[in-house]
Amino acid sequence: MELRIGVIGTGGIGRDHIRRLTDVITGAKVTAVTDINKEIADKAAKQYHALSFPTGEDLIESPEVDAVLIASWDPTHAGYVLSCIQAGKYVLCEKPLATTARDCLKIMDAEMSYGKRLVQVGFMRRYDKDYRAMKEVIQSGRIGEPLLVHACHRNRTHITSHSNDMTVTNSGIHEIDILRWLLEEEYASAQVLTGKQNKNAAEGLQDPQILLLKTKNGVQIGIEVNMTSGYGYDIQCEIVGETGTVRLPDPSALLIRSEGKHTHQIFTEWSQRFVDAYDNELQQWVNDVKKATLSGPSAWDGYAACITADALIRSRNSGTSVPVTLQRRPEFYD
Ligand SMILES: NC(=O)c1ccc[n+]([C@@H]2O[C@H](COP(=O)([O-])OP(=O)(O)OC[C@H]3O[C@@H](n4cnc5c(N)ncnc54)[C@H](O)[C@@H]3O)[C@@H](O)[C@H]2O)c1
Ligand SMILES: O[C@H]1[C@H](O)[C@@H](O)[C@H](O)[C@@H](O)[C@H]1O
Repeated sequence: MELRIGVIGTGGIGRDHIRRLTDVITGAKVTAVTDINKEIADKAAKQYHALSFPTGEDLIESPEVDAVLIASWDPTHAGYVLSCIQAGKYVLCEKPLATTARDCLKIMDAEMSYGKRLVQVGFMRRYDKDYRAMKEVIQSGRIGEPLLVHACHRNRTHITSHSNDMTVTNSGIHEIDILRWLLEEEYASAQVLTGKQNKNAAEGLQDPQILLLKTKNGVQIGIEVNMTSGYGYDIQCEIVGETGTVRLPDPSALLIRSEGKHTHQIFTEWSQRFVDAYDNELQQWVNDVKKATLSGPSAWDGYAACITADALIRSRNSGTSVPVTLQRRPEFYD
């Protein structure tokens, strides 16, 4: 039986996920969509033979929907996730899980009261083959204990609505999650450094920003988050261990020799760079939901990332390093 999925938010990634669920993933179909922009919801509904619902709540409650994928704007996520839990439906929520730690806690409480995991967060890099290979190298001991991380997250051009905080909560949050997952430990402290401003950045956007994190075991992490690289969407990560290093490769691309040059393409958009990771993420989620056991990033992971993001933002406002303090992890999330 095909899993019937309702998609909330038919903007950029919402439409891409609908295409993926329809054309790439097996065992699922999109039966319902909604968006506050009715025109684009109706267009997607028509294209994919789905129902168009006036609100997210109507979609969540519909008997035509077994599971929900949330791809609307960040501040709308928490409310929809809570409605899904109330309806007893599995939900894959795009990152971030919520924009406040209080909402993340509410979600964990609701899920624990329900009694089983229903929530997965869209930290899709965990499904990228190269990050997975890096994790295997770390775990094999080949580079010794990790000591330092150098990472960078460069978008080609800013999105006009991107705020200073979103550099952390919307973009940097991928780095926060993937490094927790690679290193398998939580952060102890956080700091943001800012310096010379890119004159091409959006008005009012402090760009670039350097996020400094230190894990509980003392691993020092420096992440450049740059919303206006001007040349491409470029994600880099290098872990320095006691006896060696491991580095995320550039995505495989054709190597071209011509006109006296040796070149390869750099993607310009996030949607091109992690296409396989999104496919793997959604296929695994559909398989897991059908088996009624989620294995992907949990509400706890969403909470840990949110608390870390909050600490980074406080540090940028205060100019000092601030502690990252998580509640005790409930056994439910072990
Ligand atoms: N995992 C990833 O790599 C990744 C990539 C892109 C976006 N995202 C996340 O996905 C979400 C959407 O991003 P996007 O780039 O597609 O943005 P977008 O602006 O292109 O699309 C968002 C859509 O949500 C709709 N919307 C807003 N509020 C709504 C509400 N209350 N109910 C229903 N629809 C509503 C908007 O009208 C818009 O069509 C964001 O939370 C973003 O962080 C994740
Ligand atoms: O910086 C961007 C990220 O790299 C993408 O993966 C998306 O999450 C997008 O919303 C962010 O603005």
